[in-house]
Amino acid sequence: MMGRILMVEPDSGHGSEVESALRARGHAVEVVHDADTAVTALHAFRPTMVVLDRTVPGVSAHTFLRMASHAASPVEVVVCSAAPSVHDVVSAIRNGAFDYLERPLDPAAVLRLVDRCSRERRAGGVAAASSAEESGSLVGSSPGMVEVYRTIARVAPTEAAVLLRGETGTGKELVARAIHRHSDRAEHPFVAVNCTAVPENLLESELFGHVRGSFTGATGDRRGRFEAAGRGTLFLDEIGDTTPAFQAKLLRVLQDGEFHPVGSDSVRTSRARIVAATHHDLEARVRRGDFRHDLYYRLRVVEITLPPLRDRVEDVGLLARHFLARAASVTGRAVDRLPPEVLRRLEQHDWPGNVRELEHAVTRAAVLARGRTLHPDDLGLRAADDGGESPGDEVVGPLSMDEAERAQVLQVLERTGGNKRQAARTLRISRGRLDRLIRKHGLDRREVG
Ligand SMILES: Nc1ncnc2c1ncn2[C@@H]1O[C@H](COP(=O)(O)OP(=O)(O)OP(=O)(O)O)[C@@H](O)[C@H]1O
Repeated sequence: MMGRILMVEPDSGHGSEVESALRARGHAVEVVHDADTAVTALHAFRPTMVVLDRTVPGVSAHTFLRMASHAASPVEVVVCSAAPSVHDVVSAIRNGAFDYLERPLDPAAVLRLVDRCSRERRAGGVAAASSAEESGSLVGSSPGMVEVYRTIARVAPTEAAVLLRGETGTGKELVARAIHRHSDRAEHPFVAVNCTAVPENLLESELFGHVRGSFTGATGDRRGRFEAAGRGTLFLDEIGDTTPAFQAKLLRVLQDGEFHPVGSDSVRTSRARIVAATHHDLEARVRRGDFRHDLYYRLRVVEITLPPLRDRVEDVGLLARHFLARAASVTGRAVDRLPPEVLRRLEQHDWPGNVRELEHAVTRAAVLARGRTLHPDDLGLRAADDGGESPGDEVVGPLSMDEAERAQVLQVLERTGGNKRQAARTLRISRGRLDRLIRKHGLDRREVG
């Protein structure tokens, strides 16, 4: 697919070699020398890719990236400079850059990026514009998140296994995708498996595949996810919930790159990179003997801990606006006013379900909103969170103490997706007391989450 490439170069001499390489491949190229003209060209030339030198005069790379993300036609921006610092790279990528190149530009590297960009576009199909948001961009500029971006930038190009930790809804899967996107494996598949979503006895077959007749129902050979990932990235979510037998097999892949399909003796090799995630206290599981310590050490070569949302209040406004913009692009109706009292209420909320919960609350409110302004009542947050009254709360007759207790426990469990440690903390009671309350109210017989 031919691209339309906008080069934003500091002076006329620099880009010529890259420019002629691009033209030789049949791409349309336009060269400008400052970022302000480049902004105009976003609309006039409608590039598919921009190669932006961040030292050119005019608006900052950051601002340019923001404008590009709102351009009428989807465009990827590659930022470049001589001797970039980790900060340059990370901040460009965090702000939505497709990649970062070092000067002097290698024409072959630019061509590879153009190819990758058009391949990803094709793969994304119609969803191309929104997929960049969904799969790539992490929103947040709190110190905790910047530290996360920094680690992503350092670890992405390596082969190391990565263990992602953090409460439910903190963005572990997004980070796994970002690691993949910024690695040399980006052209290969990213395959995500939620280890708790697959029945325990089928997890092995799901990952390693099986041969015909290896168990009831195995009517043909089946490729597992390891093979599907090829040389890409395999993201294993909820790794803390797997059985020791499964962990032993996983350990072998991590150590020797070897596995065999269920029911087969033939050894297969995997070159996929493993990124695993858990919201559990893995150390406690290791101590109890529920999680193999050798696998634990293998996985945590590099560990990234996602901070809970309540510890990065400064990100709440950014995230809320991000989700509002996304809701608007889906509903086609802009709800883009976030009054200070609504922002305050969002910032004061505890967010036991973290970013996912905020995402749901804001999206729901955007759908319910009648005008362009987000209304506090549409957020569905409990009034107790800010001490105010919320007519949006359910109006029910007085509850007995018992009913209130049950409702409270249930609500918190649902909001934490059944994460008891987190629920106990939100309720400010011990884990043991929570367990007793769960039994008392028969909540253990109920599916939460
Ligand atoms: N920093 C962020 N910027 C933008 N969106 C985010 C961010 N963090 C999380 N999200 C969004 O919140 C939702 C939950 O994120 P994600 O699935 O990555 O969390 P998780 O930690 O893997 O959750 P779980 O442990 O429950 O699987 C997703 O829709 C994701 O897009």
